[in-house]
Amino acid sequence: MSVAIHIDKVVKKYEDHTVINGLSLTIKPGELFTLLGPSGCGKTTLLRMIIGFNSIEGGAIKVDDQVINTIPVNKRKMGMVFQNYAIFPHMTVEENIAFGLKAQNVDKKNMQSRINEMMKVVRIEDHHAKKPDKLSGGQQQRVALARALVINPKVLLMDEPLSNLDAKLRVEMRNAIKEIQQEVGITTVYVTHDQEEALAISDRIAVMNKGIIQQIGKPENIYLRPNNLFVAQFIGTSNVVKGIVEKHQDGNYVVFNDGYREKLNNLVDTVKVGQQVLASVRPQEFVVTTDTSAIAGVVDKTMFLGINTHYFITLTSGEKVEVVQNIEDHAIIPEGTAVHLKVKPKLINVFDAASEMTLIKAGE
Ligand SMILES: Nc1ncnc2c1ncn2[C@@H]1O[C@H](COP(=O)(O)OP(=O)(O)OP(=O)(O)O)[C@@H](O)[C@H]1O
Repeated sequence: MSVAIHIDKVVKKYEDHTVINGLSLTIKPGELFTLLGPSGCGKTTLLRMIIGFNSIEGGAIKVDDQVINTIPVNKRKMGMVFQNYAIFPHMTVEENIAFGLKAQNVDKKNMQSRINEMMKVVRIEDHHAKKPDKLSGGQQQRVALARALVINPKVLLMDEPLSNLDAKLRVEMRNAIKEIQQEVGITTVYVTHDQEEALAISDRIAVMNKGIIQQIGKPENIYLRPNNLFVAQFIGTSNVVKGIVEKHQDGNYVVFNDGYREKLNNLVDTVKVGQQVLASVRPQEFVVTTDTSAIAGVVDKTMFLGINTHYFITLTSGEKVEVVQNIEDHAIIPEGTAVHLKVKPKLINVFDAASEMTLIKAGE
């Protein structure tokens, strides 16, 4: 049975320096939960508190109903995979995997069948007699994963496990990890600073900044409806353009640069006339138009990428934006061309300029 992890108002201090101050979240049984944030935001610190490498200065971490704050690492029944593999160079694949089991007093026959099963799960059985220096980075990480899983842990923790691999292998391994995790069904906490990796692999993501959770949600929710400007800018590419709220008889509008206004049906009821806002517009949420009342700008750079074309455009306000257009919609626009842009009103996100919190109604 998979377990839940409840993190309740935890505090982490390194001497006088408080890195995490009252953070709470729940990880559901069997899910792949990712802690995502920029370097130094406290993801690794939190992961090490869960496994027990770090002390906890306040609050509680529970596995199901059991508080684990003071339980030593080796009694927590958790497996961990690190960035740098941490497998033993003098041992074969099989011996490396067996290492995890030796401390557990498993009899020889059961031990071998468990190792074989694990090598199959991570698809490394063809290399069972090789030493790590004969394996690729991806294969080494499969061994590390098998060694963490062979003890049947309740929780699997992964700290940037793919960051030492090249780009192609990273994509291959993240698919493999997702598949293996689903097959085994183990509650998994995954740490990365790579937003694409997080989107690809996670059931749910917690976006962190400076020790504080910014948003928790499914990848698509976090991407499509970020809670605040930090999340909008950290996940995917966001253009940020200024606007002002207007209210008309038929609803709320945001007026952008050049007086171009767009009706937005999903703003919260509390928006006020004249309220200054920041709109986050993904590159594909701009539309190049012949309508000269739309936002004006000039194409500084055109980058043809086959499937679509990226344009880097300076608006008359001086704001710089990146716009992506599908080839079939447009002929390629040469650099130096004056263009007009509209936004896709249902997709863009709008934040209060001062608080930087979303002004989109919940559930829209
Ligand atoms: N052992 C330590 N002693 C003192 N400060 C530490 C220690 N470990 C981490 N910190 C500090 O705690 C903060 C969070 O670090 P942490 O390593 O958890 O961040 P991170 O989000 O995992 O970043 P990265 O991806 O760079 O590892 C940083 O300011 C870091 O300097």
